[in-house]
Amino acid sequence: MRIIVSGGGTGGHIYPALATVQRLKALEPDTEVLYIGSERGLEGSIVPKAGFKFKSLKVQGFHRSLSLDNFKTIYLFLKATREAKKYLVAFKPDVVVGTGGYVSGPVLYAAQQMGIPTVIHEQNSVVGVTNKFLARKVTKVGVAFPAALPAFKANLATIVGNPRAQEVVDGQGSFDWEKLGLVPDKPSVLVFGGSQGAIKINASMVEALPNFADKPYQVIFVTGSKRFDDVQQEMRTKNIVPADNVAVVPYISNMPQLMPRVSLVVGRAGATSLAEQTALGKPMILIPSPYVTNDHQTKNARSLANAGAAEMITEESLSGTTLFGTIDQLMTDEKQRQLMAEAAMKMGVPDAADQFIALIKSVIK
Ligand SMILES: CC(=O)N[C@H]1[C@@H](OP(=O)(O)OP(=O)(O)OC[C@H]2O[C@@H](n3ccc(=O)[nH]c3=O)[C@H](O)[C@@H]2O)O[C@H](CO)[C@@H](O)[C@@H]1O
Repeated sequence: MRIIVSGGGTGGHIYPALATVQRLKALEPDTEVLYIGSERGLEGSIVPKAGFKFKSLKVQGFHRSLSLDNFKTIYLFLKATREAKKYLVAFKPDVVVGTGGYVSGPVLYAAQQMGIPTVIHEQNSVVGVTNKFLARKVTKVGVAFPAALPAFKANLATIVGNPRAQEVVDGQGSFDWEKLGLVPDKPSVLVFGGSQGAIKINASMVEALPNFADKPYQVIFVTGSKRFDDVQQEMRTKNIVPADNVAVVPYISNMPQLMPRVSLVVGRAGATSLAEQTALGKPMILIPSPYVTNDHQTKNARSLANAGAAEMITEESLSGTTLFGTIDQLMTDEKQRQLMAEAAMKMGVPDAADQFIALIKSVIK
């Protein structure tokens, strides 16, 4: 099969695309893959490292209010569509797959104009702007949540879960704890604020850090690459030196190897992270980002909290004290964690990549 995938901006859109082509390659090693991403998104560094051919386009999003910048958005969209057509002519894909983010707009739009089958994946229960636009001419849609189905024409969309969930469940390979200065056989808490880190979570963690010394568990605190220096600076200012059982790192590039091995996950409530955490059956503390469209992370977090899989802390009530208190309470209550893990697992889709691949194959002429 020859497949072009496109999706980007943040990890939540990139990893489902990567998980799909990685699984395809494992099943059918002669699969040819081209990834088209945006110039400025995280995909520029993540995709080539994963070993896939990568081309980039310059795109930007629409402003919600009337703005002259929207003319530039349209200009860039049309220019990117022309460039995408050149890549499509040269690569001759059997199918073009989009996983959301502005960049998938021109790539799939170009494919649709050229009569090439297209498939989109929607990770959220609230459908993104680009996917809404592409839905008019798309061949098939895979969604992670039933709540997204009514946004598409009848029989167009199918529930497949989120392909990245399968990647973390398959989670092959070992994890190098020593590289983080930690040990392999201790209960561990993973704290991260989505693919980019979160300012308030970072600040609260810095405040909480001294409390973790001498605890019978260890902590991996992921700040987000672009926020790492600020966190280091804040720790120096406050004279905080993390104890031996705490690792402070900018980013985890091998999450499918780490996440299966932790006892508790603390983070935002982005769709892709939640797909991973439910498929693995991880107890979670969720601090939804209030800065996203339609406050969709709060809805995500609330549904998990209602099912008993997560404790939710609002950004407003988050502090070093609430964060440490909730983490410590759960890390010292194995029975409670077990109940949460069981509730989480019931909501997971561990074979999502296979389901999405079956959908992709069904559209190839
Ligand atoms: C602020 C924002 O707009 N967030 C959106 C963005 O989330 P964003 O991309 O931040 O977050 P998600 O939680 O959906 O996905 C993060 C992904 O990055 C990975 N990861 C994270 C940190 C790290 O160090 N290493 C690593 O590999 C996670 O394992 C996961 O696969 O897209 C999601 C999917 O459309 C939306 O639901 C989110 O609301």
